[in-house]
Amino acid sequence: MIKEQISQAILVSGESGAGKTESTKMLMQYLAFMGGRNNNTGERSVEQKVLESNPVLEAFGNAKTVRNNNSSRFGKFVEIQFDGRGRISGAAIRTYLLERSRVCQVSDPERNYHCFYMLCAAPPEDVEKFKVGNPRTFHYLNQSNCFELDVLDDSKEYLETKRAMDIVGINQAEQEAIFRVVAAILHLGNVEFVKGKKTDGAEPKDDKSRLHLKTAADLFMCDEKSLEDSLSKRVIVTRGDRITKSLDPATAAISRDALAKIVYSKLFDWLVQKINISIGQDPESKFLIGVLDIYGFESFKTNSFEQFCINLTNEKLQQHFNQHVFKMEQEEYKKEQIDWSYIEFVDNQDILDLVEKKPGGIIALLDEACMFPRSTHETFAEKLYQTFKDHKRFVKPKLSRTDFTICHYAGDVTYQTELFLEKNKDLVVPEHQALLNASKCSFVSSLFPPLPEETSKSSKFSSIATGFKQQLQSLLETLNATEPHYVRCIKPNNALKPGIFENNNILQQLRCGGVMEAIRISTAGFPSRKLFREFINRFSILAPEVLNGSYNDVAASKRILEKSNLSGYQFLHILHFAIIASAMLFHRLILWLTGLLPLQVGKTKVFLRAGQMAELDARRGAVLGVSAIVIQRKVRAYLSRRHFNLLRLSSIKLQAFCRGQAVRHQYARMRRAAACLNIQKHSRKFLARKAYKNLYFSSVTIQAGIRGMIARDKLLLRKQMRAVTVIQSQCRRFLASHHYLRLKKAAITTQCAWRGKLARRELRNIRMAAKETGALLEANTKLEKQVEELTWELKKMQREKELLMKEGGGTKNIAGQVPIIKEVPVIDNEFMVKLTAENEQLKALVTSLEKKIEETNKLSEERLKQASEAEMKIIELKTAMQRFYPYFMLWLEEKISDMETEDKILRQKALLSAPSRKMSPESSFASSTPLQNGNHAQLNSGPSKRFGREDSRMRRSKIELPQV
Ligand SMILES: Nc1ncnc2c1ncn2[C@@H]1O[C@H](COP(=O)(O)OP(=O)(O)OP(=O)(O)O)[C@@H](O)[C@H]1O
Repeated sequence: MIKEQISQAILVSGESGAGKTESTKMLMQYLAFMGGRNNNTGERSVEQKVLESNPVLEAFGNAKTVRNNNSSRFGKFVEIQFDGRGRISGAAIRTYLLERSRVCQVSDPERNYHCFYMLCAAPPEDVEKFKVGNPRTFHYLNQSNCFELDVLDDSKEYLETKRAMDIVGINQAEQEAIFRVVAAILHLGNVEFVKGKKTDGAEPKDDKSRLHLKTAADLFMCDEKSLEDSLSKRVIVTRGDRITKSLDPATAAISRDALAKIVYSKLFDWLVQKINISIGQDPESKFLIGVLDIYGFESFKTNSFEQFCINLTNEKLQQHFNQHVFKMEQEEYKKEQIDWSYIEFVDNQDILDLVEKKPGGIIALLDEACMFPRSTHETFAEKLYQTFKDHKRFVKPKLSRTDFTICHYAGDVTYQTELFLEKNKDLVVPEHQALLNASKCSFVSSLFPPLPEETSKSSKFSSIATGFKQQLQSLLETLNATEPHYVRCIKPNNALKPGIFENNNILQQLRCGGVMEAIRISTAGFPSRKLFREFINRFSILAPEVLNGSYNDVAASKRILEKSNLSGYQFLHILHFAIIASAMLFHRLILWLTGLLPLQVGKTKVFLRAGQMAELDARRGAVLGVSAIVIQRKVRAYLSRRHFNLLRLSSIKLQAFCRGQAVRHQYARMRRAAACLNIQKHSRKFLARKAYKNLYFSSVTIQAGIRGMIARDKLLLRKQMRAVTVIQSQCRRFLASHHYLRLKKAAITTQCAWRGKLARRELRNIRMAAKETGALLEANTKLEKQVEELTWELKKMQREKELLMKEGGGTKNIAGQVPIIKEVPVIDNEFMVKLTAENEQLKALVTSLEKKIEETNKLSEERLKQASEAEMKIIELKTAMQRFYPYFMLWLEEKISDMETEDKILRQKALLSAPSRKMSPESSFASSTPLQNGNHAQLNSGPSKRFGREDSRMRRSKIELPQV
């Protein structure tokens, strides 16, 4: 197909049981394999669907016959569509002439269609649902005694069919409806009619029949009464009137069978249509390969309308074969002006004319007979006898009045005309149509869609034979558009057993199938031909010189043939001249010899005998083989060289890479070793440095510690020495001071005692004088008052002096200046004036003392300020001390401890200085009496001066004390 760019057809023929269907399946599998596409979608491909539709078609279209346990009772043309690249793009199944009569009529030992038995063997729930049971109880099945098949398990097949239905897209509801229809047909067959008691019309025979009628109506989902009426009555429409006519029981039974047949036929057509929809057709397809599996030639004891149609099909196919193999061949020989002798063959055109000529053919007469209501098969047979009495292909059997014999190409077949008229009528009874159209089951009503108005009104008859003839015509048109290939299936024996080869039977089949004729023609004719150009293109390889331009097409073709040395080609030339020489004398001899002529060169083509093309192809193949060997050798050498070079290059690259890799590894190892050394070196250096640093810092720390300790010891010693000195000085000072105070106390006590004695003596003298004079008394009183005041002032001054002495040593000098109040006896005014003057002096002294006190206060404030500044400095030092490193801290701590030590010393000094200050007023008194003790002055000036210096430090320490 791809090479020639032309659609192909494979016509599989042979008698029933020869293996057509099996061969078709194998062909389909092959085509599916070759043209199938990779299907990764998980969806089933077209070819898979085609293959998987077989079980459905076989269940409803196959039945057991005498010749075949699984005989296809319909013709099938599977059209596989291909796209431009030769991939399957779609498919369609066309069926031809299902054997309807089998639904109602089965002869022993055949069976009805498989689906009926499958349904009876279905799982119990389905059997109950569809109200079926033992097949022996159904009239349509029990006409034959064959119910089961050894090779077929009906219950398994039922499930298998349902699975196949699923695959081809028949859903559960549709499946149920299909099996309901099948069951209804079975029940319908069990409805028997008898003559009615009240009317002449037919009515169900008994309750059993009624029950089946009801069950059938239930399964069809239609009204029971309507069903009964549709079977037993007919409505005749006259001009404006509708007359209901009751049918007699026999006609009612025929009506029943007609209903069963039409329902089954419609069901089968629906299945085919559904499968086609599921498979999907490709309107854009470029090529097709059709596989025709059609019933073979049939000749039984009793041959009816079906055999007539089947044999017509075979005649048509034989004619197609003849046309291709003989007629067209010989026409071409003529056109090409080659030497040939006419090949005799049995042309069946006259048989086809006999059957299908219009008007006047058997089918035309049959249709005519069917259209006349009064026609019977006898009248029809009579008409045939009259019309074809002189036809060489038509024979009237001597012993029969209604049969006729047709001399088919495959043999004579005698047909019984009894049921011809009835079977040819493709009339859907309007009552049946109306009944089932009104069914509540949508599936059933869809099988009988409402007819167009005109069709339903007119009782125009439709002929099955004519319809079939048209179908065949259409099929042949399709086949004519393709390149045909014929497959003849031969049945080895009638026993349906392996290993048995019945020679006569096989010979008969070969004759019937036209195989013998075909072989004869093949040997006599030139089955292979090619245009010069194609021939040269194909076979120039056998004589390459023809391509050098010096040969024309004919010469080139002849040269190729010469060189190819085909058997007898040389002989052809000699013979050719011999024939011409012997002219036409020995025609038969020439025919025979021509038959031996190996090949012919025509005007545009080269004609070859059977097998010669194969021989040429074999030679070409041999040359191509040799060339291929040379090419292969060269190519292999080239490939080997390339492979070797590639290997060499690869190995060099590999070696280089490996070496590089090894060196890289070595280099990496070296780098690692160097890095190790480096790391070791650095780590050792680091460790050594760390150890050295540790040692260094430790020694520095120890040194610092030792040095600090020595320094501290020295400092401590120095401090101790200083403290010792201070203590010694203080002790000495204390002892001197103590001695001085005791002396001073003793002197004062002595002075007071003396002065008291003197004053009392004076007082006594004054009192004595006062007594002498009154004036003196008054003066005496005044003087007493003055004495008291002076005493009071003296006490006051003493207190102030004490206070001043407490405040500062500077007052000592002042104290020294204070005059000693002497108890002066009040003698006169001069003395008073003198006292007053002294008083004034004392007042001035007090004023100057107050000034000094103020100055002292100011000084003390300044020192307080200095002390607070020192305190601030200490705080700052402490803060800084916290920041600096520990060694500095240590230094600071040392400093602080030093200061603390100093502070302690100062405090001690301060404590020691306190009695000296207390002693100051007394010292002033002592100074006021410089004459009594020279040591006093020394004591007063030495330590007190030093302590004056120490005093500020001491005070500072007192302020600092709470801070430390
Ligand atoms: N190639 C084969 N190898 C083995 N058995 C085969 C082969 N072909 C056919 N058969 C057997 O023959 C039987 C009939 O074959 P098949 O149904 O293909 O015949 P058929 O020519 O299609 O008959 P019919 O015209 O009645 O349908 C098959 O059921 C099978 O048992």
